[in-house]
Amino acid sequence: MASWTTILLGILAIATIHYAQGLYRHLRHAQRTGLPYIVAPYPNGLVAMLIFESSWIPHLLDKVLPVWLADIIRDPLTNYRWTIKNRLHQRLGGVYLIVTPNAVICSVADAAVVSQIVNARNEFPKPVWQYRVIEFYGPNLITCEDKEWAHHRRHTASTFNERNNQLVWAETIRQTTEMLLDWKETCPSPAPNTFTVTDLSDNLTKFSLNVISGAGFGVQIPFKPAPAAPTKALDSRAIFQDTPSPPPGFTFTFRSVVAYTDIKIRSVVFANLILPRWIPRVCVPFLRLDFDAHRDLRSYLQRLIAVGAHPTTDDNDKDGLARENLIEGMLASRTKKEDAAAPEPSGKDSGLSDREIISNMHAFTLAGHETTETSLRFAFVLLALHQDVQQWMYEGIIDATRGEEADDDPAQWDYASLFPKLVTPLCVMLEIMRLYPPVVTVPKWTGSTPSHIHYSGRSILLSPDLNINLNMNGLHYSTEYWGADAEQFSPVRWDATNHDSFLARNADLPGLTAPGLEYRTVHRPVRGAYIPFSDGFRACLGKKFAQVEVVAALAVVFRLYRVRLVAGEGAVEQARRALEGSVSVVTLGMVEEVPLVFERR
Ligand code: HEM
Repeated sequence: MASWTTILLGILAIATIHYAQGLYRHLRHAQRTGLPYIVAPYPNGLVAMLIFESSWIPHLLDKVLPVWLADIIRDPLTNYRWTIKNRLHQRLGGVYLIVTPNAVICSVADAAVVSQIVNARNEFPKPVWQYRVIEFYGPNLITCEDKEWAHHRRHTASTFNERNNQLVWAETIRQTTEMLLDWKETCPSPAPNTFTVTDLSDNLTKFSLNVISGAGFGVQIPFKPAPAAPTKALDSRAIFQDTPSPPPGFTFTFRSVVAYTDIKIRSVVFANLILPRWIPRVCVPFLRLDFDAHRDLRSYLQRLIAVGAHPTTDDNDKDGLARENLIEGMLASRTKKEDAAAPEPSGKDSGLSDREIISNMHAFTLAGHETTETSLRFAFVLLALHQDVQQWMYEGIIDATRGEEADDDPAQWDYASLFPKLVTPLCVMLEIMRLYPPVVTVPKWTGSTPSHIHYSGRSILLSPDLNINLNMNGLHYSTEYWGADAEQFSPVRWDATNHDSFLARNADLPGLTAPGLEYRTVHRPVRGAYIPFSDGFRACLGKKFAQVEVVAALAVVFRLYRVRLVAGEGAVEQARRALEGSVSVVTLGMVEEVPLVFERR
């Protein structure tokens, strides 16, 4: 009988032959395209993730291997791809292939090729299977393709409108003001009118979840938790309050369940979507919180739909406009029917079902809070490091708010007149998303048929099932699109009144307006060179939601406070290390916390 060693060696030999064959096949394809390529001779799946994405191996790679080799090892790993910046594209050009034993990946940092790909939805669809983990409650806009995607997009796109942005504005100003008050009380400092915040990440996560709850779901949560736990059954709205313990019948509060399902997404998915139903839940007590979280979140979201379907008279804003949060917008997709009770003529798309609304709400929460949280965190640290930029942004905020009625009371600030004037904080946000894009890669693939790209004067045929990575670090750090100072944090490059900006030379080029750049107050890069919100058919729906949130928060904080690093030796180096050590788990973020001092101006 064969020993275990022989069996294991046999399996290893079969796996090696399988991978060697795969590597050879993919290498042949790469050679046929005529594109430059690199070979990463390990599978870019789970094993590679376990080996190379543990936190100490990359540091080892940095110390032991030459940069070019460490870059090749990192490139197929999404967590660390951002750290390569555009070094590989500089060496290999705007489009190259990464050959691994189980896939060929096409890395694209050529603006024209990016534009071709994002505008050819059928030739280059989204690899939606990569997003299955966010199908907690069924398919949604982010996880679908083709007709199903069109159905979701039709009924969700119109909810992201100016009335919703107005809600984002008001809710952000309220949350930021409360957050500053909370910091003043809880983070005292020996110096007068000063406080030091050491856990910016937790605070900003709470802030961004509260904004999405208020502006997305119509549930206003105070930044400071309510002092007492609820003792009896609560009405439909009060159930969402941020109390120290959950309401009766729940294991989590609304905010804590959103945070839990976000942080523990993998175990929640495993417990509720992968673990077979026939396994009794009592046999897996360590997954109890994951079961409870899935149940509680669904229950909260169902109640939100009920609240949204029956708005109260308080839900009108001061101008008499119906308050339009995202749920109300989605519910409206159904009421647009002439006769809600009448059966749909065959083929007609009749709004979103409750299940689809719940799934989309969950998707908006995931897509919309960590991205803005991480952008704000980068903004605070970079502005603390670059006091000259902070002063420039501050002066822009003061100029913009000076004309406002009640300029010293942000609660009175008018969205329609003030937001367009807040150009300096907008430039800061655009620059942060260039250098530290929250979503570092936009994945596409060629689907089941071969697809062409036109690159460098040639038409290149890419094989079916080929992965494509629209490479933001390659694009956003390219001197070709941003000039010699591409690596510098320089928000003023965006300002349309800065005629010396490298971007000013694009002014006469047609078709430059891209997602996130719909403002005449900013310069625009070449189309396809800036894609923090992606571009084309599947561009981000929440781009203006995010911009209004980040710009309003920066204006409220920096108008009153000067933010700096904690004094002391090594503070600058620590901040730079934290920025450079950012990794992309779901979104790009700093692992290390950077304490910041807020000094009243
Ligand atoms: C700084 C903030 C944000 C960034 C950088 C960002 C970035 C992106 C990117 C790159 C995509 C394309 C992903 C892909 O195709 O693989 C995307 C899609 C999407 N984003 Fe955002 N996002 C942000 C904020 C938000 C917010 C606040 C919301 C909602 C409240 C949101 C909702 C969505 C949705 C629904 C999609 C899917 C659109 C579709 O496939 O049709 N995003 N976002």
